[in-house]
Amino acid sequence: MSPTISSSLCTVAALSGRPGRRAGQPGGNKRAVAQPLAAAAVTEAPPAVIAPPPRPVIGAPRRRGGRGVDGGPDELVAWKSIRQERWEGALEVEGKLPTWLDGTYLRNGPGLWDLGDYGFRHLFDGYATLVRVSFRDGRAVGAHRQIESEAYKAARRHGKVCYREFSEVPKPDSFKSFVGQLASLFSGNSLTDNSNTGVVRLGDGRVLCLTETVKGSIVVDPDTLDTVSKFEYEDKLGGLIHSAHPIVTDTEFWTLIPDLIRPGYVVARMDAGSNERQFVGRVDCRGGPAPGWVHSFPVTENYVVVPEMPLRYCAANLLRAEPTPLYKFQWHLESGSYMHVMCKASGKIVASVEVPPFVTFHFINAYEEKDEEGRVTAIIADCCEHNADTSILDNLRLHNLRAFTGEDVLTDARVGRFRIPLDGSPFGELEAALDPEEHGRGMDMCSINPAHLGKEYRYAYACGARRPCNFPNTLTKIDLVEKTAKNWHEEGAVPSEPYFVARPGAVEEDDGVAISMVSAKDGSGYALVLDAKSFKEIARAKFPYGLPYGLHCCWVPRDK
Ligand SMILES: CC(=O)/C=C/C=C(C)/C=C/C1=C(C)CCCC1(C)C
Ligand SMILES: CC(/C=C/C=O)=C\C=C\C=O
Ligand SMILES: [Fe+2]
Repeated sequence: MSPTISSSLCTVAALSGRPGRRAGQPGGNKRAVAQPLAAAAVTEAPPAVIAPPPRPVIGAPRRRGGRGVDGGPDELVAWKSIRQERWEGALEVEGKLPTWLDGTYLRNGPGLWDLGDYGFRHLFDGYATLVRVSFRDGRAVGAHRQIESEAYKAARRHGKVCYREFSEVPKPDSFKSFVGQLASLFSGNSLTDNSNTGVVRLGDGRVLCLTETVKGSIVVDPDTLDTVSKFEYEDKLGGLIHSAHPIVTDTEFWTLIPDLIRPGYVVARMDAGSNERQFVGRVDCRGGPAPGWVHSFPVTENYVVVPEMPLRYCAANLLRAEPTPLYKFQWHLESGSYMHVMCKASGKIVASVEVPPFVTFHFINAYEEKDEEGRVTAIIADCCEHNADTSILDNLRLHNLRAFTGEDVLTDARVGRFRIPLDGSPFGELEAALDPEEHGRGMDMCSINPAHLGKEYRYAYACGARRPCNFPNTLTKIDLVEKTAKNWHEEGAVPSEPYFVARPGAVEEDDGVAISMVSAKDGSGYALVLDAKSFKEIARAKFPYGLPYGLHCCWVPRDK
């Protein structure tokens, strides 16, 4: 049985992010009771291995994601499931860690892609995996744990996918259960809470893991990596999906909630220490039939930038059991691409311009361009832009990632720089901010010095490419003024997002380190610390086993 159009309509009702209204169906958007999801605690110092290094969950035949039994000896550890319910241990340090580096680097990502003999097919489906490295006095302690989401616990209990993941849908055992599934989709109950995408430290010190579903917001303890509780949004804004990358500062949290019924986006903010999002304003889409995917968005000091990509959510694809080439999305070139600018203080739209088509997961930063009198004339917004080519989504299927043959199959990407004029002009510009050859035409997973968030900035850190490759395989430091890049590369290694940590007392924008986690070719894993100025290696802290690839990270300073 295939889903009907009328059921799609019910779904979009449930997916509405309209302020002041609850999701459409009975029980929709009902708040779950806050409860600790895991009680186990990891012992504190002295650092010691409290569980043996894991046996990766890779021996089973894969029905979906892999190339068959075992995946072969040449399969990179980056794409292997490494189940670690609870591990902590001192790491061997090669080189010299700066003694000022005092705090915890915490990375989240979908590091577990196998359930018994069933292999997930897409990178984004994997169950959330936290890896941390705590630095102190030139030493490093690592830890690794799965997030105890309802989706993960149910999958472990039943040995199968029980919630709707990025590309996976639970298999109905019978017609009755299929009907039940549709009903729970309308209410949002069947959507995953597998918070495998981002991790942020809120202004009040809580550490929050996120994905694209609102219910997938989970508070974790950055020391023990315990799953502490669901993060309950105590407001009436509703919405079942949101941007996976809120903008977080010491005082606030900005988020975007797409509205799939009346295509548009709700912009909301939350004070540090609060769980209540407040409605700031609404942007109506200029193209249709649904809002563009908003994995992330940028802000400036005074404005929120709302991107409207032609890669749009698609209710019908949401209902399909088998993934389409664009998963839950559809490409609507004819709908146009737009950038909207909302005033943070008033919620009013101050610009809405048409721009060339684009595809991006990640905005890097944005700032206000001013004239000699200090008047804001335009907004500059930078992103990792995939040359308006959606095939990057399919490249990230595990089968493709595991099947590198030496052929150069990574599609090109660039630092896409938007210029959004504030003088009422109908069009904005989009151009490469530097020659993409500088970073091997690979570009994603970016960070900046957080002190420059929303302000003029010069440096971005990201993953780039050394070709041939099938996935970004370098770390790159982009100089947006000189329009050059410095690149770090190790043969066969898969590094994750380089995260900038400033040296205490630093004045210069790049005075600090960039930290990344590397899944090495020989099956090992280590945290890599680069001097952010020279982009040269200072030290590496080695795990006693290999690490799966991971996505985003944050920094938790000690005693803050
Ligand atoms: C890991 C990453 O970058 C993205 C993950 C995206 C997810 C889990 C998206 C999930 C979704 C659903 C489960 C249903 C609604 C649509 C959508 C937000 C794509
Ligand atoms: C890992 C990735 C893209 C790599 C291609 O260049 C995108 C991840 C998106 C989610 O956070
Ligand atoms: Fe992301």
